[in-house]
This record gives sequence, C-alpha cells and structure tokens, in this order.
Amino acid sequence: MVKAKVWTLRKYFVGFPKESDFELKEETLPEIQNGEVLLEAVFLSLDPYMRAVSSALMKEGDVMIGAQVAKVLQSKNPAFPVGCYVVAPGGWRTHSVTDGKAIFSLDMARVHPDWPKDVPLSLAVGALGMPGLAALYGLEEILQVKPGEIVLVSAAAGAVGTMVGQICKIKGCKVVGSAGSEEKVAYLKELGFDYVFNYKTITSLDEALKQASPEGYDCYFENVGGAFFTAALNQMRPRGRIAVCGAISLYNNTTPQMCPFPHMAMLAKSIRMEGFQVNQWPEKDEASVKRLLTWLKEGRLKVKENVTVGFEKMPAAFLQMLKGTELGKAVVKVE
Ligand SMILES: NC(=O)C1=CN([C@@H]2O[C@H](COP(=O)(O)OP(=O)(O)OC[C@H]3O[C@@H](n4cnc5c(N)ncnc54)[C@H](OP(=O)(O)O)[C@@H]3O)[C@@H](O)[C@H]2O)C=CC1
Ligand SMILES: O=C(O)CCC[C@H](O)\C=C/C=C/C=C/C(=O)C/C=C\CCCCCO
Repeated sequence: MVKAKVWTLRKYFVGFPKESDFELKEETLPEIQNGEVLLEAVFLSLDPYMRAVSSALMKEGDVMIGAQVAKVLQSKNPAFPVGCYVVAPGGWRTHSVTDGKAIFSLDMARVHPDWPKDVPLSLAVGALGMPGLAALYGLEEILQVKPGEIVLVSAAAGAVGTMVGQICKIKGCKVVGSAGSEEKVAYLKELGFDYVFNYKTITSLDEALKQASPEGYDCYFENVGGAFFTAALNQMRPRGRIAVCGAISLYNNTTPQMCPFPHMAMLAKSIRMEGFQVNQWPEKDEASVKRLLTWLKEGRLKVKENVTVGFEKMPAAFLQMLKGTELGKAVVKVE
C-alpha cells in the first residue's frame, strides 16, 4: 500500500490564513480502480483561489485543493500511461489516487506532448498552465484587446499579471501595471510594461492612473477588486471593457467590503464588465499552451518562479504567496 503525506484544512481561515489552520497527515491510499491513476507529485502549485474558495468548496479536515505536476506511477486509464507527466487536481498531496476530475476547475491533462526538455515542468502550473491561460483567455475571449488599445492590469507582477502585460505587448497594446514593491515595479519595466506604479507608495490612485494614461483605459484586467476597481472604473474610456479575473484584496475579508455603486459610471460610458474562469474554454487549452510555449521559446515571454523546496513548507509558502512578498509564480518542489 502507498502512503501519502497530505496537508489538510484543520480550521477554516478567519481573515489572513495562519500556519495553524493547516495540519500535516499521512494517508494510506487505496488500490487504483478502472479509470484511475496513482500519481507522485513533483511540483505543487500555490494560488490565491485556494483562499478564495476554501469556505465555499471545502470542509474542515479536507485535503487542501490545488493542482500539481505529477508522474503517473500506476494507471488503469489509457489516456494517462505509466511514466507520463500530468497536471492534476491532486491537491496538497505527495501521492494521490485520482480519476482526474477537479473539485473546482481544471481536470487532469497530460503535460503538452511537445514540452521541450529545457523548459521546467513546473511552468505547467504557471506561465504555461492555469495562470498563463487565465491571462490569455481574459485578453482574447473576454476583453478582445486590439492593437493600440490601452490596457490596465492590477497585481501586475503576479503569475497572471506578468503574462497579461507581456501578451498585451505581443498584441501591440499599451499596458499599465500596478504592483506592491519597487522590485516588482522594476521587473515589470524590464518585461516591457509601458508604465508601472507602486500602489503602496503613491498618494492618490486616481492621480497615478491619470498620470499613467491621461486618455484613460480601453480595458481593465481586474485581479484585485476593492478601491482599485472603483478608481479604474472612473478612468475607463467609452465602450471600455473590464475582465474580472479575481479580487485578491477581498479574499481575506471577514466582513463584505462595500464600494460605490458602479452603475452610473458604467451607464455613462457603456462599459462592459465580465467575470470569467480559466476552465471555460477546455477545447482551446492544448492549442493555447502550445502558443504560450512558442512565445516562450521565441523569447517573447519571460517567466519567473518562486520555488520552495520541501512538501512540509507548503503552508508557509502559501502565506508568503498571499502576502505577495516574493516575485514569481509560487510553486513547491517535492524533494
Ligand atoms: N478567474 C480565474 O480563472 C483565475 C483567477 N485568478 C485570480 O487572478 C488574481 C492573480 O492571481 P495570481 O497572479 O495567480 O496571484 P499571485 O499570487 O501570483 O499574485 C497575487 C498578487 O496580488 C497582490 N496582492 C495580494 N494581496 C493584495 C491586496 N490586498 N491588494 C492588492 N494586491 C494584492 C500581491 O502583489 P502586490 O501586492 O505586490 O501587487 C500578490 O503577489 C487573483 O485574484 C486570482 O484569484 C488566477 C487564476 C485563474
Ligand atoms: O480540485 C481542483 O479543482 C484544483 C484544481 C484547480 C486548478 O488549478 C485551476 C483553476 C483555478 C482557477 C482559479 C480561479 C480564481 O482564482 C478565481 C477566484 C475566485 C473564484 C471564486 C469562486 C467561488 C466559488 O464558490
């Protein structure tokens, strides 16, 4: 019998998560049944949605949800032969038995067959996986950005935001980003953002947005919510579009955050605002990953990861990701 180490949600998060909200356990896994595989995790992804959906989709004591890059050790599913690598919704586990169905979003998929040997497999849960697809779909399917348009993106130095900015430049747009440290601001300028500001040090968000683009914004890629949304909405151009990808500034709230009603601003400028989730276009995923991979190989996409080594460090790495103190997509490498 195979034993797995797992991290469970010991207590629901109240406000900002604490390491004591998690509990490390050991599980004995069942034999695989038809359609199932036995997986060994290689890289585990840490993402803000794990905080956002925890109270809605999990019970105390559940294994934390999440995606991982894993190797197939045993298989009774012809789509996933022994020895192949997959991106699976295995959760915070070192080993898992699964049929590949996700609790929340992306079902199990093989790592792209054309994955080059010199490209880290961890990118399959980062720039060339869920966050990268979220950026691509938000820009193409929701905002339908056109060359010459002006795009604003919040949390711009994050796994999604860095891809949004770079894809905007590939598409011939002007892109403005906000981030919470001078290190991140400098990095985004290296990536080619046209204008970047540190939202923690400016005196006025309205002034910062106006200075970045006096003519306003055609598109806003929303990752943060809260007061940033209100300021961005007020500087949208007529017929502007807002893609609601996330609202990380709200995830730790213990009471609902109120904001000015957006109706008059949306009415006056005929603004379109649409929420989306990355799992809405499964038929496009393989081709989309291939496009992102091509842009990476051409040097048109740059990626940065913040790799924590050791399964036992997952809770600490998760809190660090939510705090946003580090640059790069947060992943944990299982030793
Ligand atoms: N709809 C979908 O399918 C998907 C949605 N998402 C959403 O996209 C957003 C970004 O995700 P991702 O790039 O993976 O996250 P990352 O963890 O890579 O980056 C998130 C960044 O958000 C910033 N942040 C954290 N707290 C706050 C706050 N209170 N106010 C303002 N900024 C804050 C931090 O950077 P800093 O403060 O330095 O700017 C942090 O580094 C999230 O809202 C996430 O839920 C992600 C994937 C798919
Ligand atoms: O078991 C699983 O589903 C884990 C695999 C998930 C996979 O890694 C991919 C998708 C992640 C999508 C992220 C979405 C967001 O960040 C959106 C943020 C909040 C959504 C709130 C939804 C509330 C549900 O009630």
